[in-house]
Amino acid sequence: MMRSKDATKKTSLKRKLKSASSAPRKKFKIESNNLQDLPWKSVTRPVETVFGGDEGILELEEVDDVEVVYEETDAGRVARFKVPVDESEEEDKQSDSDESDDDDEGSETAETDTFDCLAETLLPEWHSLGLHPKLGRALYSKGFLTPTEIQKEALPLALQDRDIVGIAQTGSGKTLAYGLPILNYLLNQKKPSSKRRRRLRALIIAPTRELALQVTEHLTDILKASKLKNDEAEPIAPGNKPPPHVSIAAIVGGMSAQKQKRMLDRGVDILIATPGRLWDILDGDDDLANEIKQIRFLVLDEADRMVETGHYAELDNILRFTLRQSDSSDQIDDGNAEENDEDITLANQETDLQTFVFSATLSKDLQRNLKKARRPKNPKKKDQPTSTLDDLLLRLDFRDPEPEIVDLSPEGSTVSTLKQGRINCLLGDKDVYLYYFLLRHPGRSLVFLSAIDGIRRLQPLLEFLNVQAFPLHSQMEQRQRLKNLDRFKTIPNAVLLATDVAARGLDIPAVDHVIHFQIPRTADTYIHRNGRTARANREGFSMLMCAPDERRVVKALMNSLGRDEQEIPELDPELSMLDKLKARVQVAKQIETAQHQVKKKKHERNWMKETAEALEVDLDSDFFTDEEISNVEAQKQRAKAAKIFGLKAQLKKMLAEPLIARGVSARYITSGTRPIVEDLLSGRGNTSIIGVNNDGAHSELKMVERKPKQRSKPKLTPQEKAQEKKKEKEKEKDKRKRKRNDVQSD
Ligand SMILES: Nc1ncnc2c1ncn2[C@@H]1O[C@H](COP(=O)(O)OP(=O)(O)OP(=O)(O)O)[C@@H](O)[C@H]1O
Repeated sequence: MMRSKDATKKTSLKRKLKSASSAPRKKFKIESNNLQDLPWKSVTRPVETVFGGDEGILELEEVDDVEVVYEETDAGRVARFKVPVDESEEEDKQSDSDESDDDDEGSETAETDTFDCLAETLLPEWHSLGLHPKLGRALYSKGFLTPTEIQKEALPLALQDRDIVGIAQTGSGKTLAYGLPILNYLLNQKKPSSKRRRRLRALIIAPTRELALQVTEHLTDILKASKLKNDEAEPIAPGNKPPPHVSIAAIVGGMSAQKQKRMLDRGVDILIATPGRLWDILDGDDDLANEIKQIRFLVLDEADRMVETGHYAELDNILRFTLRQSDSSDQIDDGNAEENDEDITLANQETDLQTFVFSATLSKDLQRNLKKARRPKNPKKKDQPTSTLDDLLLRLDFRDPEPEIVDLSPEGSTVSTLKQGRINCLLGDKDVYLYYFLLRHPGRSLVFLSAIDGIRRLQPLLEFLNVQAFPLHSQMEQRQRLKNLDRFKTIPNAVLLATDVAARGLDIPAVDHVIHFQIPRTADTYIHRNGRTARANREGFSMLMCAPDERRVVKALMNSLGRDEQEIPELDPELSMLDKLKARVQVAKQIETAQHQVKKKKHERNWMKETAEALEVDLDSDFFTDEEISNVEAQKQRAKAAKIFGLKAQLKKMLAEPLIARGVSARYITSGTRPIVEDLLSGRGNTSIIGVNNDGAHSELKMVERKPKQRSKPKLTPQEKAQEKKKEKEKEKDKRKRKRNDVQSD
């Protein structure tokens, strides 16, 4: 019997004739009616055929000695497969319980060999790293044909068991730079038995829930892509599922802690966690604490962000479990140490812990400090860490005396495919400019605000203006946060209004624009916000919206990046267009204010009623009678509703009016200073503003003319001064001579 695995996942069957009698000590059993359960084996094909001539078939498998028998059941005639049982194999399996649930190890090896033959040609750069063949298969199927720069630098070191501090620009593939060595290690270990609970091997700590879930998804995806068989094609009955070779789990806040605890109880290999929830669970779970003491890999992803978001204490507590006993006396006391030491015994004697710290931003000072192999027992003032992050990272107990620092951060911390622009406008005009930008430059736009209130105000405003905008901030329920993130990912022209909770690590495919509606407080945040676009060598655009009061902050921000504020070109919107948009925004704001008042009133009334009921008190009958509600209040409500209705109608009319760029004739499409016929034919024309092209936001930038700086004259030495004087005298002499000659010739 043969089957082929192709891109369309179709299964074709062919009966293969082979003498059953040739098999020694062979018994037959009715295995199941599930095709997937049969002992399929890979068919090795000559390398030179590669994929040509196979018409899309990537893998071919065969199964020997399987007979199809039919059984009459209540549901009708059902085909079953009669499979031979090799007794010697059975005995071997009995004696080695670890291998017992290895459902397809034999065929996997054969298939792996097939891919391995091709891997050298298909993925030469990955192949030279010597990763597990399954990872080669996964990278190939994901289309990751070569490692990124950080992967090229970090992987060989990581695979030699070195500790690494990796700094590389946003979107450069840092997750796999630390993820592949972990997966490689685990895949090279024996497949765990279903009877024995697996022990935690790798702990990855990430600052935000979304980032932790994204890392989980990324690594799970690689594992899925590494699978040799298409498990989904024919689902295995529940209970029969073999344990995975590598199991990954995430524990983050905002989701059921009970469920996460149950998951941990079952045992996982790789745990990806946010510090807050991990510490909550660890606090009452000695088993997990003991497992963390024995881990093989510790990863801090976006370490600097963890300090910023106030997770310092939790992270510090968690990291204490990874310290070696002998190092405990070296710890820098922060005052919290005493209370924590009671519950934490520093018992980790394992010396093979490998530590990876990754971020797009880590200061040079910190990198230098990390290089110091051992901290002094009583650090002198000058040796003491200067920031919370320094402090935290210096507490890490690197087993490597010289952790390798791989710093690939670009000059000025700017990704080369990122274009930057700015809009200088009044604070009160930011809404209009934002609306203009979103209409003028369609695409997926991530708008950053520093305060949640701003998001609550902007979101309905944009919705009234027919712009699809989703909020994302820390006061939202986790489920809603993920839902909004998903919607933003799937809608190509959507807007995500986010606080800096989304600034780090989130890998959202094809974000076209990052807009700093409010200026970031630090240069690192600016870099990380920008890093949500222009990822993995794609083009991206970032725009600073700068009010007069914010100029100083922007200047300081740019200075700390070693750049001049004036280097960032300004966007050049058409003023007449802005006037039209301003009128729309004003009406939308009026609707928003009126609706907000109605909601507030309703909320207050409900709150008073509920409170009165809870306290079993009658509301003052003069103040709140049904009659009053039905008369005065109802009248007010009706008036408000009518006002909102009127405003909505007005806005609808305004939104229906086409926006036409200056110099364009919508009636005569081939005339005017900007004929639009070509845009219409090419499909490049903007659908919201007639007469402009969708050429990308950078096409609208204008360079601000910069006056060259006046250079002060360098000071001259007395000798130089004398020489200068001499030269001037000679020049004068020459001049006079020429004059005399001119007069004579006249
Ligand atoms: N070798 C590769 N070839 C092509 N794409 C890759 C490769 N490695 C990773 N990627 C893809 O690049 C994108 C960015 O990767 P990742 O999220 O790991 O970046 P990052 O450096 O961690 O970014 P950030 O600093 O913002 O967290 C992902 O979509 C990932 O799938």
